Amino acid sequence: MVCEKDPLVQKITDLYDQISTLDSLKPSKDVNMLFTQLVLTCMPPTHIDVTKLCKKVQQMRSKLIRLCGEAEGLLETHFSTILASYDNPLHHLNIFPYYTNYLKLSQLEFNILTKHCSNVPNKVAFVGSGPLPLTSIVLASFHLKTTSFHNYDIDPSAKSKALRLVSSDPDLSRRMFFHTTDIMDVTNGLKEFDVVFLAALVGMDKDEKVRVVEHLAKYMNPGAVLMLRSAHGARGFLYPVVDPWDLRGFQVLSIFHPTDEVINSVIIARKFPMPKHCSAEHPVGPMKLPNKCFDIDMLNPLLNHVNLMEELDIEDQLL
Ligand SMILES: C[S@@+](CC[C@H](N)C(=O)[O-])C[C@H]1O[C@@H](n2cnc3c(N)ncnc32)[C@H](O)[C@@H]1O
Repeated sequence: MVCEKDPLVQKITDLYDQISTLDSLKPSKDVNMLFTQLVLTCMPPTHIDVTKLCKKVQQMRSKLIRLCGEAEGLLETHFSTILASYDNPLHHLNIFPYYTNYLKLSQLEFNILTKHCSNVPNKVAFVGSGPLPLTSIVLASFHLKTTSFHNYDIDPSAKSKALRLVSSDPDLSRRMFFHTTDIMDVTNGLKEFDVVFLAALVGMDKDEKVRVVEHLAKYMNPGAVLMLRSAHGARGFLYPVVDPWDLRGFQVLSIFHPTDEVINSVIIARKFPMPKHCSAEHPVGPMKLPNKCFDIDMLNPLLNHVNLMEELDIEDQLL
């Protein structure tokens, strides 16, 4: 059990105390400084397993994740608004402080996707795209250049802000679509997608995340791929952690835990064909995976900035 006496937890708690008393989480010198310190504190590999926190620290973690999510949304809105003032917003994406992180995360996700899927997806859904849909923009611009992207966000302001960014680009404006809706209200439309990306901030705690995943399992096409973002170690204080056994209805193919400045872990899973003895209402849990030993998967040597990835063997989940 990890409790508040742990030095790392004490440092995170101290930052939480300062962040939670800020008047606003809109970008400012103080907000930027505190969140930079928080990310640098949580980034290094650590012994901490956030599933083994004492109650008090777990409660702090839940609140901290929500504060991080709110700040991320405000940061993206802030820079989306600035970018909208340019004639060609997509030519100035590098003004966003975490643009390089998105380039690396999208490259990582593309590498993982192509490692497990031989065909280029025709239609991709991004759930939780936000006012600055960088993942879709980067994937569509550099990796999946013939794929159409349907971006879903519950926030009514996200669609107009995102459209403003892509409308000046003749290619992306034809391939990127935006929908204002709670993903829980999208049902049969989910069947159209070869790949569904689920943003880290959709489902801010375990129960919410599992509800979203179960909804996707119910309506996604059998054989379609789900790409999720999770967190590992102390990075679990910044984002919700997705456990493989939360992914009922999917075969978990692999999990990658970056050890560099790419914060999110990436999970790829495939909705398996509906076995005879189960139905959409009663999906089957994660199935037995190929038994792989601990497997260091060196990605494309051109990506030497993306450190050695840990491809963890997933415990067989008995139904
Ligand atoms: C801040 S963005 C981060 C995604 C980031 N822009 C990217 O490209 O990876 C996360 C978004 O998820 C959206 N969101 C949260 N819950 C959702 C839900 N149930 N359905 C659709 N969107 C949701 C929020 O409104 C927020 O805009």
